[in-house]
Amino acid sequence: HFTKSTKPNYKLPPGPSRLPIIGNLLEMGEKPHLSLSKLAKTHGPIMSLKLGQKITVVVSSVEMAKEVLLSYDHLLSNRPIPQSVSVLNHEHYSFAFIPISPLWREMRKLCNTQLLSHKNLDDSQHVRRHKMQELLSDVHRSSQIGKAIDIGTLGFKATLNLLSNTIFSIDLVESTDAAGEFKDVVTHITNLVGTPNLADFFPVLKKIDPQGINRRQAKNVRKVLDIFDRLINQRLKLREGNGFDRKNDMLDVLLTISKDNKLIDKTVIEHLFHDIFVAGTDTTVSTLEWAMTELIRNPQVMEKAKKELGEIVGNNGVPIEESDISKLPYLQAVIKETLRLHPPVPFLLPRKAKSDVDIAGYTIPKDAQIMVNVWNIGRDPTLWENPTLFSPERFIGSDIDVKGRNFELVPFGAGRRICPGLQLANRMLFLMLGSLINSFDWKLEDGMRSDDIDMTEKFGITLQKAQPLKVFPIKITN
Ligand code: HEM
Repeated sequence: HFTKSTKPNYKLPPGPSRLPIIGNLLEMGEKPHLSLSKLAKTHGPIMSLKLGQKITVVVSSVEMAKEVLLSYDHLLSNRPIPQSVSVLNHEHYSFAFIPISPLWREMRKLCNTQLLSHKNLDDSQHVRRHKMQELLSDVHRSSQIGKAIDIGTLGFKATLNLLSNTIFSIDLVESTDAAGEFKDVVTHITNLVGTPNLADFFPVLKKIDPQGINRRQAKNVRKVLDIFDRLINQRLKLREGNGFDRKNDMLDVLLTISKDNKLIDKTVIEHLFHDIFVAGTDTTVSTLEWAMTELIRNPQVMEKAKKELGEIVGNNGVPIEESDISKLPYLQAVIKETLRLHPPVPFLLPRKAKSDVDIAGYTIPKDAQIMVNVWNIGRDPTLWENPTLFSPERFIGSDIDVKGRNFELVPFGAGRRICPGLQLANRMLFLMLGSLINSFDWKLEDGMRSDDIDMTEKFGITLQKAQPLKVFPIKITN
């Protein structure tokens, strides 16, 4: 609940004028990344809006992003919890939404040291190598029968299985159909989190659930938690048996830890997996789809990326290894350039002020929500030459990376809440994108030119390509 400050020099950041009751809700529109970027042109890099009863501060420049994510990170690291997350007790366990607390710290520590560190990921890379071979076989089959591939669907199956093998050493989906079903649940979950919910803007409506969002979300979250519950029970049974072959995957590590860690139990593990899958799939797949789209629209970039792969990995069917990543600066630049123009989480996950915070002569009031418009920063003409041009060359010889140190490029956020899956996301993207372009040429439907590709964006909490990219693979023969 918003409490008015008593400070004498209290001054909210500037912003558009507000209508009674609804405030600036109508100004958000269907593409808030565009409308808020436009508003920032008038009101400046730190502005305030009132969304129903919720004070929202939007920052849109590299300097302001640095203030929020670095200088005042310690006061701005909690998150507003949307109603759509408050189902089945998820709000008490969700790694992505709970406030900074002993449980959050424990999960963060586990991710950094036991689950998602470079060392853990190096140890589990064999499972991902195996999955990539399957991805290539799938594509090969389509190329033999001249079938177009929907990159989003293909990427979703691959990402789910890359994640599920890293976590539980099994495929979560065997067939593309099953991937489709899981994709639907995950997409429904993110869409509902992204749907403007009147109950978030007017807390009095909480109990009424006016759009039925909670009711629908509870069903989706239930489905996902049930899947993990079954998997965990199976593993617990296996672990009881004699001669159990320890997998040393994330699940085993967590179950072992849960034996003498008071904070980590089976419920926490289920909710953690929920968040890893929801946060990790749509984001990664959307980046893959945009990257492929940009490569197809920019054939000279595609050529260069293929050439680099050919020289370093060889293009006679040799699989790409995660250890090749550092030797492929151009492919790295392609991924950075994709994340600059198409950040999958265009406002990061909103933060919430723990107390009043003064930035640039204005006060962000306690409990206000803060959004960082990384989409706008990625296209800021004062930071980037020809900002709308897809040009990975801009990163060659530059030391800008996506790890939260360079505030002009923070698609994974920064500070305490920076995406814990960053390393894994990068590895998965490299493997998928590199493998797809190193083993195949890609062409559009007959008669379609690359300029015809529909680049419309669809805004949820993630920014997706509205029209799926469908392309034909052609096996490269040497
Ligand atoms: C290209 C892919 C991805 C992008 C762009 C992305 C982006 C983000 C962003 C912007 C945040 C919020 C950061 C902040 O508040 O400063 C975040 C949080 C998070 N991400 Fe990712 N992510 C990606 C992939 C992944 C993957 C693969 C995983 C899991 C393995 C993952 C798990 C999480 C979790 C659990 C959080 C919440 C952390 C917290 O609140 O403490 N993400 N991600």
